[in-house]
Amino acid sequence: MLEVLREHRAFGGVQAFYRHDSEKIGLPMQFSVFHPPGEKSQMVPVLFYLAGLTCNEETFMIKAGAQRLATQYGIMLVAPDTSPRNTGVAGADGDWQLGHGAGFYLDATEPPWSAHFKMESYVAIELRDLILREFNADEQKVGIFGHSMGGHGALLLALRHPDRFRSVSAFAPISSPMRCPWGHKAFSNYLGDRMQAWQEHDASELMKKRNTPFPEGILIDQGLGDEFLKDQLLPLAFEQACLQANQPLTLRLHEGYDHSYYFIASFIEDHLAFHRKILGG
Ligand SMILES: N[C@@H](CCC(=O)N[C@@H](CS)C(=O)NCC(=O)O)C(=O)O
Repeated sequence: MLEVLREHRAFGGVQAFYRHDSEKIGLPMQFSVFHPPGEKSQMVPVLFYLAGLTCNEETFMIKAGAQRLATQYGIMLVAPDTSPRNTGVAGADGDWQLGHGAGFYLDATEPPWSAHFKMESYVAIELRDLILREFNADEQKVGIFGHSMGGHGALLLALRHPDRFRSVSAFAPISSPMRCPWGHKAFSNYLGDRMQAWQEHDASELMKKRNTPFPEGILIDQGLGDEFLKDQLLPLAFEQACLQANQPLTLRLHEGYDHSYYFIASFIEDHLAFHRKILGG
């Protein structure tokens, strides 16, 4: 059952927050939806946004300034939480890079994480299906984007489920998690030490094995003043993989912009326009 937590009228549409009992996670999960006014009269495209470390289902809706544009472009926006919460797993609290708030959009295979940390199946299957069932969203017009850990999530889920997401873009994504400290910590805890499992959850490694998976292109924005750019994000690894896979990529590097939502808000319109163009109205 879908519980409505809050609804706010915004830009002619409704900003809503929901809770439900997730089958995949085995615990209650919360997510947010911006319903554009156009949804009342026709099926609309839907865009899933995956947030980064320390964020939750509310961060994007508060900080990105996306609702006015979503009304203008007639797109529904959905933002899940970044991990299961209140799992009782030892070590899940107290480290912002692991556990609560740091689910990395994968299905953990290693105990104790494997009991609840199933964010890949949660987002790509359960939540996507729930949104299509409950709301006036068009199954043929589903896109995904995200920031940082959520940028990794967007690229990962799009590459692993190309039948479920037609368009993909990212802000400052962790582009090759198996090659950076954040990814090392997450993968060793959630996936164990098998190199093959790491490769199967690394967007750059996955891309190398594909042939033009998204022929209409991928958009990535990256700030050159981003404090995490050098050690954690590695966009050039993804660019190289796209070259190898014949994948059109627009990688825009922006002088002076950092990792924050001020950067995201500055370029959010281009992302909505990018997805709207691929998905159609
Ligand atoms: N807590 C970390 C920063 C974490 C961080 O920058 N998180 C990004 C995603 S990786 C974010 O979106 N934070 C929420 C915000 O800026 O509102 C620190 O203090 O260095």
